[in-house]
Amino acid sequence: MLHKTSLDKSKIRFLLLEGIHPSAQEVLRAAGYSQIEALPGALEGEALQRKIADAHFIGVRSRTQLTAEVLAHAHKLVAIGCFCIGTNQVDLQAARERGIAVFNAPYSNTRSVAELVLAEAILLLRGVPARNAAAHRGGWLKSADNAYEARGKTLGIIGYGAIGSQLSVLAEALGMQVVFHDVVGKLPLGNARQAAGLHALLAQSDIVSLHVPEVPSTQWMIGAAEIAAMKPGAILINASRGTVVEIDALAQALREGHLAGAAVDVFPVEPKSNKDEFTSPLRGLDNVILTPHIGGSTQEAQANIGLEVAEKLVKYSDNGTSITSVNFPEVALPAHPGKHRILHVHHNQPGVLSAINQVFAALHVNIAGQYLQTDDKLGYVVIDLDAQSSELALEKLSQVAGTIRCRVLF
Ligand SMILES: NC(=O)c1ccc[n+]([C@@H]2O[C@H](COP(=O)([O-])OP(=O)(O)OC[C@H]3O[C@@H](n4cnc5c(N)ncnc54)[C@H](O)[C@@H]3O)[C@@H](O)[C@H]2O)c1
Ligand SMILES: O=C(O)[C@H](O)COP(=O)(O)O
Repeated sequence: MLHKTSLDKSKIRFLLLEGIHPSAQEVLRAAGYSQIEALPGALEGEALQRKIADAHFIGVRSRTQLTAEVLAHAHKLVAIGCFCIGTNQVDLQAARERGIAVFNAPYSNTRSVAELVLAEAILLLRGVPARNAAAHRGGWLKSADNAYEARGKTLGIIGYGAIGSQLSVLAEALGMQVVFHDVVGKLPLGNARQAAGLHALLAQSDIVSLHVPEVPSTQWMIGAAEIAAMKPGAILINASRGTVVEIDALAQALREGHLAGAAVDVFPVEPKSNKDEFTSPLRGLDNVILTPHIGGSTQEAQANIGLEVAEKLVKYSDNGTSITSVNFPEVALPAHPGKHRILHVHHNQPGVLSAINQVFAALHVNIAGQYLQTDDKLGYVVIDLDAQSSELALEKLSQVAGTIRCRVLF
């Protein structure tokens, strides 16, 4: 795709879906972007295809599915902002192949999730959800049966990343013992201990909390066998992704009384909007806290995410910097005062770089700066040059075999 000249900011269109916090719009407007359409919900099907065809940047949260099929309609799209942690809703490979960089907010909502999970652990240990439900129906379950302090209990954390490790610190402050399981060796915080493996963690934990991403190795990682390996009367908390736990197996273990309770924030299938009905085999179980995927939904987290991701999009749009992109070679770029900047995204195949350099040699262009980053399949080269040469250079570069996308900034 070739833009003959740097696109005027007033023509660059941002589409923000799923009620992204207004802080994102403030950042975009302060940077000079005015064409911003913000919608409260997710889009899908033809409506999404139609809208994305017109957007240069799109912002989504966890609900909007940006599949290869949808991205095939995104002819103008330069970058995607996931205003959340998870990027599993985007086909990252398809985006790469189209030269579309994807950014997210890896830390901004982690504290919110850790706090919610800790609160749920305490409520479930005390049997509050069932007592609360009974009270709403006129019951009065005053008793110490199945009610325990958090102090001294073992919390098993699966996935000791940004959320899992924060939860670990908070839980230890309550006097809990923490064990964790991760596929990567992690530095234990405080007195936390790395378990010998998943089943070793399951066998010793009073509460098991999941904090893994949605990747092939985590799909249905907690099924009937893993639940059976948990201590009788244990508690399961899932605020990671709905595909991590086999929900029917969990419902059965709760009904049979093997597990004392559960808190679930994420589901294999989630309603598309707040107007749609939530269906789940867990509905109606009084010892289960069901929340509508709100682990990261606090004012603090959403405002910070809005700032963080919008700033990344602005930087990529204004200057080409791709640092922290989750699917793109990362290049940190200085300002380019007085120069034009060409951004060339290409397949990393033999001959591309020499062809690019030949273009400049043939045009006798003086290169003021050149930056390059490649991975196994993708290359991102940035060239700063004098204004009078940029249009012709852009045209020639766009014809180099292997070019995916080429644009100019000035
Ligand atoms: N409920 C919500 O609203 C909400 C909010 C934020 C994040 N999340 C989910 O929580 C996930 C975790 O967030 P994070 O910030 O802690 O991510 P992170 O990347 O910092 O940590 C994830 C950890 O899981 C580990 N891991 C990966 N595969 C594993 C496996 N098969 N077994 C054991 N460990 C494995 C990784 O090595 C890493 O340490 C996100 O990917 C997202 O899906 C949900
Ligand atoms: O990946 C995340 O950060 C969480 O799942 C939150 O998603 P949300 O922005 O849709 O609440």
